[in-house]
Amino acid sequence: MSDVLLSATGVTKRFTVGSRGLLGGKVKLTAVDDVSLEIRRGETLGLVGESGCGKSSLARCLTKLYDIDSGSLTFDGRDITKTSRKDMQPLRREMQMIFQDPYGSLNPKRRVGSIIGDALAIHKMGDGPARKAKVQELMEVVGLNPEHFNRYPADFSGGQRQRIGIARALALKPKLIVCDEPVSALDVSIQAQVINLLQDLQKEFGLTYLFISHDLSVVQHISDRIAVMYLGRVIETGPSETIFSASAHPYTRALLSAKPAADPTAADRRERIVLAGDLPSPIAPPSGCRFHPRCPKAEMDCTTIVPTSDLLSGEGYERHFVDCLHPLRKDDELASFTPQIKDSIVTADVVSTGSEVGL
Ligand SMILES: Nc1ncnc2c1ncn2[C@@H]1O[C@H](COP(=O)(O)OP(=O)(O)OP(=O)(O)O)[C@@H](O)[C@H]1O
Repeated sequence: MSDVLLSATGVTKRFTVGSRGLLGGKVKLTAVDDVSLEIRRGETLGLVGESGCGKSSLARCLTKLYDIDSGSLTFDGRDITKTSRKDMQPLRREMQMIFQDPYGSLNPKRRVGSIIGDALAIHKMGDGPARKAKVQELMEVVGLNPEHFNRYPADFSGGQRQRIGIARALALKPKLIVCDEPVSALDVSIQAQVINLLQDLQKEFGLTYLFISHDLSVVQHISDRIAVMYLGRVIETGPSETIFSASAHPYTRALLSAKPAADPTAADRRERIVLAGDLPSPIAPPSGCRFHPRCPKAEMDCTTIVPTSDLLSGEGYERHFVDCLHPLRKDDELASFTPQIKDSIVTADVVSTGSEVGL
């Protein structure tokens, strides 16, 4: 059995977002552009990037909630690229999602027991009493009182509702759980409890996570490896430690500089890097490297050449890849570079214009 659970090669997803008049044809937006990645059994792959860069769309492509326009997907050794919705049904059990909004993703009119037990009923697993027992067992596993299975979502706090979402995802013993901003809507004090629960469940059930979050501290804490997205593309991947200590893509470096330092008074206080301009539209992305109009290291070749993944270091799952024609070395200071293409980078302390990398 291969230790790769999910593998994506050249995955692309376009949305039609309008038309250019009667004869002008359709306007397409490329939300996911030629993405290749692997998720190993039992690991947590963190997926980070600015809002709108395509994280959720990619997650939905990987789990076949969206049909992809091109590329290929394998899951647990099976090619699922062209698997129809109907044939995906048995596989759905093995790929579950936990969403950001523990309020919106639970039907307020249904009792918690039936919300958690839904999947068991759909997949015709066990009879009524067996399902109830299973639901109560799941509630216990995620730290909910099993006697509360007749209550409604409104009777639970935000953290408890996210536990309901986790119990629902666990019901069918999935292999992969995509966690799409699972703690972003929760109070900080509750976030750590839910993250700890996810980690405990991972150990207990051998789960594999794709963990999407804009909170880099959370991602650093939970991820074995990290993939960074920019405008539909994965532009850097590597072990969590490497990405946080020696990221090579100027975008990743800027993104990480926005993460609050653990100790803001420490001598190594990180310089906050502010990128000029907003995320360009995925309808008409910049030529060459998509990051070049905002990049402090961009040179003329970056405006025409689309960078491909280069291996910088490591072996096997420790490999560190970057899609950049002029990657940074560990000790390079981003702000010391003079922008080659246009004034596109400033430090937070010096200038007040420009947008901080908005996650
Ligand atoms: N169903 C859709 N139809 C049209 N455009 C879409 C659709 N879903 C996403 N998009 C567009 O695709 C791009 C990527 O969106 P996506 O939601 O995947 O990004 P994201 O990184 O998950 O953002 P966020 O962190 O804000 O959730 C955006 O420009 C978005 O507007």
